[in-house]
Amino acid sequence: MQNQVPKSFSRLPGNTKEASVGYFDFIRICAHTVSPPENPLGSQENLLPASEGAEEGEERSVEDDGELNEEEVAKCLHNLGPSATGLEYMYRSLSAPGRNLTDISILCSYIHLQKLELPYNKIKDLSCVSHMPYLLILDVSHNEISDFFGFHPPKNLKEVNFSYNQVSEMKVLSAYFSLEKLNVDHNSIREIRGLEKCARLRYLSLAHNRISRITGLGNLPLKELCLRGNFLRKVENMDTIWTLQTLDLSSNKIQSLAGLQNLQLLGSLNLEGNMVSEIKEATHIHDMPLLSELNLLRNPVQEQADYRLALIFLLQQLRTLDQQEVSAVNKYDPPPEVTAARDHMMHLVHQLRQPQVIFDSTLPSLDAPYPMLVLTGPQACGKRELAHRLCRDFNDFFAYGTCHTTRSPYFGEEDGSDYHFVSEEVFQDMILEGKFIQTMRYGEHWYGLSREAIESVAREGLACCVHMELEGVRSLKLTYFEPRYILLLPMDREGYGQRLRRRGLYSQAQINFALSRVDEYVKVNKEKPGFFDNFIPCDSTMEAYKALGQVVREYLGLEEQEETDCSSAVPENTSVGDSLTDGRSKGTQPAQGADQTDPTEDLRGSGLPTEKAGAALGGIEREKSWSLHYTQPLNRVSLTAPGSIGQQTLRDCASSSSVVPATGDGPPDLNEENSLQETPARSGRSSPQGMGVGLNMDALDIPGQVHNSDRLIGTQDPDHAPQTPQPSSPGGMTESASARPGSNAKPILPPIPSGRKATTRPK
Ligand SMILES: Nc1ncnc2c1ncn2[C@@H]1O[C@H](COP(=O)(O)OP(=O)(O)OP(=O)(O)O)[C@@H](O)[C@H]1O
Repeated sequence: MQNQVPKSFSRLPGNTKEASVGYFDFIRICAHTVSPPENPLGSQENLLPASEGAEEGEERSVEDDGELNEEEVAKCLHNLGPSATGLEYMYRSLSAPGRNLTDISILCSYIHLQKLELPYNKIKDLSCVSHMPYLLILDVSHNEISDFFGFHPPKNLKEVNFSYNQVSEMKVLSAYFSLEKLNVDHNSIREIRGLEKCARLRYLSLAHNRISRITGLGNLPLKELCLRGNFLRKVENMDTIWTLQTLDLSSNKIQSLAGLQNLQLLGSLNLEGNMVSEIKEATHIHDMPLLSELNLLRNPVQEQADYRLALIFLLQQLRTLDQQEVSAVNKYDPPPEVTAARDHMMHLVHQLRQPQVIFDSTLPSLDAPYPMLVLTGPQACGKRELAHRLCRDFNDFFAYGTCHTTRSPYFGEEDGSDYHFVSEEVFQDMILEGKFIQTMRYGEHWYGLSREAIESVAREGLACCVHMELEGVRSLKLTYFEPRYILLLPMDREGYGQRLRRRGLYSQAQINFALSRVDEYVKVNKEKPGFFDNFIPCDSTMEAYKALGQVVREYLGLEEQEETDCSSAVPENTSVGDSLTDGRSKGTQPAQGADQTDPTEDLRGSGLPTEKAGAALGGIEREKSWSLHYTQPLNRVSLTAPGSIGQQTLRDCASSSSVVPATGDGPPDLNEENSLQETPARSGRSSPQGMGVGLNMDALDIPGQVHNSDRLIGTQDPDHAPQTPQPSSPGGMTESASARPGSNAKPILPPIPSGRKATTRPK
């Protein structure tokens, strides 16, 4: 056929048209050398039909009979340049969109064409293409072609657009080994086939056909695949096209994401308008490290509670979910919840990779959580000191959970006691070994609570007391531990600033940061009632410790026991100090050798009041029996916490309670001991509200200060009823054990397993 090429081709650049037109016409044609805009998979959007696109009178001279003639060809040629052989100058492109063409046989003579664009015509026959051995790009979209590749293959053909035609069957394209892009959208194809030999095919689009199964893709090196708008019900046979980066399966009937998991290079996945209904389907694409874009719009899964959060949590590599940006926030400025979730997930994953053992902290009951107390608040608010004192004074109940840090010890700090001071390298190794429950980076350094820190305390049969920043609390709340969280907050900002400066350890920037953290705590407390179980102002360590002692006694149920026993014996003016003294008689012995200047000294009193001796003895007896009770392994489920026993009995003697009421009209003053007895009795619940929460809160804008205690523990605010613990029986532990981790639904600490095994009582 190429023999038929007119001789004039060798005389003039271009073709016979140029030979027959004048010089000025030639110049005019040469001016049309700008190619139409590129469109990889379908250029029809830019090449509107003649009736819609072109301006009046311009390039619209559609031949009535639909035959392309020389004059028309001359107008449509462009892109003058060296021919494929390099021997001549030729027009290498022809664009004739929207001309109602039916007969393009004239193009048999245009053998040097490298790009042929004929969209929006009425072409059925493409046999002329057989005469274009150098053709690279063919766009015959929006025509009436039913014969798929109905021509002899130009061996270098790279891009073909057959979209919007009448093709119902694909044929074997073994000769098209140079094909890189193929668009057959909007045809009637039922089966993908014949592509096996297209070893360079990178882009394949078969949108809006009638394909019901994914087949025939073999080992194609596809980067982009579009099967939008077909009848697919499942993802299959895609394991081998692991090169895929963009996959569009929208508008099908797919229910599961199974079958996608091997597409490790996938970056964008469009599943809009399918039938995915379960969040857990995301686990199939969980391990795709490069997946940054996912579209699940118009799927039933959108109805699931927390759909978006769950997806973002499961697929943390995402930058866009359902066409909304997520990654910019999550990756570069993650919200605290995301940071906590990541921290938790990281430690969980590392821990799961270790040999699994049964932990002491999961005993003695599988139903009751291990008792933990967490003191939280901004840096240098005194949490650590308070935690140490508490563990000394209540050493039959608590021991200090020593965290790890990468900061170096300050003067006087002891390795293993204040922190385990370790290098960054050791810390990171510990993370990988799954040793931490939570970690956080504060300033330049890492801090982390190891499982062993808790276990070593649990092995002693004691509850673990730790201190940490807000981020640590957020992360810990995601674990199965259910600690009581006590917020310690300086109310006097200036005093707090001075305290930080006095330490001489911090730069001005660090001080400013610590001060700003106060607002963060206040904000969380305001926005999330019940997030903290108690709030204790900590401007004065002595006052804070008083309040803390009271709260802890309530958590332990010690207060109530006392009241049960001594409802008639307690003198009316029994003070906080008296209570603590009594607590000691029942196991809250202050450690011997405690600092004489210990500000809690005045609380301890000089001994057990004679009136209380009987009550104290009774308390000791009960403690023994509880201890026995808790160590009965077969009775785990029916464990009864000391606190809950106290609760029960407290109801009977509510009128003699010395605890601050939950609904006072104003904050009771701890310094006025009498104010405590004068307050009306509570309703009988042993809730942790009390001393600390009732202190003067005027200095800080803590919302609802007067009733803050209620808000903090979520007992009085009807709006937050779900978080309100409502123990209905002494065995309330079992009830609350089913509560969501971190919901703090329990008013008292879970039972402390068996008491200190080797008591270190002061001699
Ligand atoms: N595992 C942890 N997770 C989160 N925060 C932690 C952890 N361990 C310690 N922190 C907190 O990191 C912050 C910095 O610790 P640092 O030891 O420098 O402060 P601090 O002087 O002990 O503060 P404070 O006196 O309030 O305990 C403190 O607020 C501390 O409570």
